[in-house]
Amino acid sequence: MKIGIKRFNDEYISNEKKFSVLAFDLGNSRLKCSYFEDSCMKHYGAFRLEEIFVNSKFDSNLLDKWLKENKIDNKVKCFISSVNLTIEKHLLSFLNERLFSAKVIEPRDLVGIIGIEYDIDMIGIDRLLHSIGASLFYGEGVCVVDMGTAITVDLTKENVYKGGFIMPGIDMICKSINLFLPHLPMADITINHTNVPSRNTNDALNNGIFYSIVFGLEGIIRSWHEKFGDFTTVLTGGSARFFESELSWPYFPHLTLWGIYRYAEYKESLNEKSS
Ligand SMILES: Nc1ncnc2c1ncn2[C@@H]1O[C@H](COP(=O)(O)OP(=O)(O)O)[C@@H](O)[C@H]1O
Ligand SMILES: CC(C)(COP(=O)(O)O)[C@@H](O)C(=O)NCCC(=O)O
Ligand SMILES: [K+]
Repeated sequence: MKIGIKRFNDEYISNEKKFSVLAFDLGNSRLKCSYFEDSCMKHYGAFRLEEIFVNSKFDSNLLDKWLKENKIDNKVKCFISSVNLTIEKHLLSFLNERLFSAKVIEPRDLVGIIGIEYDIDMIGIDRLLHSIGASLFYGEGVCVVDMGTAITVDLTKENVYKGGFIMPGIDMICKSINLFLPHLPMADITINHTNVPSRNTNDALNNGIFYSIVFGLEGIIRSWHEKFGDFTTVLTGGSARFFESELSWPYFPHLTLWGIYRYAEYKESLNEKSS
């Protein structure tokens, strides 16, 4: 897959240096990997954690295959966003064994790129990086709705991260309903939805979950506009595509990976200045 940067700031256009980076976004459900070259996402891969972490052991086959298929060698600089400490250790060992130079990005590393009004020792790095990624494409007032394992809603205004909300993710909602109400059918939010009172259990459950998310998110964004003025809201994360048609906001699939790219570029510019 190839995605060119749609909107550059002046600094971007002037940066013509050939530049590659290998980015990993390790969440609580999946590991997303991408290889960037010249401001372009050239290769992308995603692996469910059950596929790469089997019986408490890291299974390197799929990742090795992905690196080989895309001819990615260990000279490329490698950056990791991780909110999953258990698998992070294994991913780092995997990369070190193959002689990659890999860095796990910490919230403090980002203070030169984005202002942070949040408890910096606690924040999930993915929330900062997807905000930085969104700013690349949508400007300095952005709200990122990331529908991953959890749903996070994060506001950035004038390049300052203001904080956000953490809500249960879709799988989490469906699985917990199943746990507490095992006599009901397993919910499936991927089916078509209609916002009228449902006439059977399946529809009542699926529409109920779906519209609670839709109207919850719309309500949050509406009230944040009243308090914080203008910003662009954007959807991202593994479950977002099921909501794209109902919510009026653009869907941009890999914002955390783009945030990593932006950070790598920032690091590169610091290295240039110091050399
Ligand atoms: N191909 C797919 N089909 C259905 N759901 C998917 C698919 N890929 C991802 N998801 C959903 O997206 C969620 C994971 O999204 P992701 O953004 O990778 O999360 P995280 O960053 O927390 O690992 C899971 O809850 C899963 O249900
Ligand atoms: C909120 C999260 C669990 C979301 O993780 P994800 O759904 O992307 O896997 C993660 O960003 C996290 O662990 N955050 C730390 C707490 C915080 O951000 O305040
Ligand atoms: K999330």
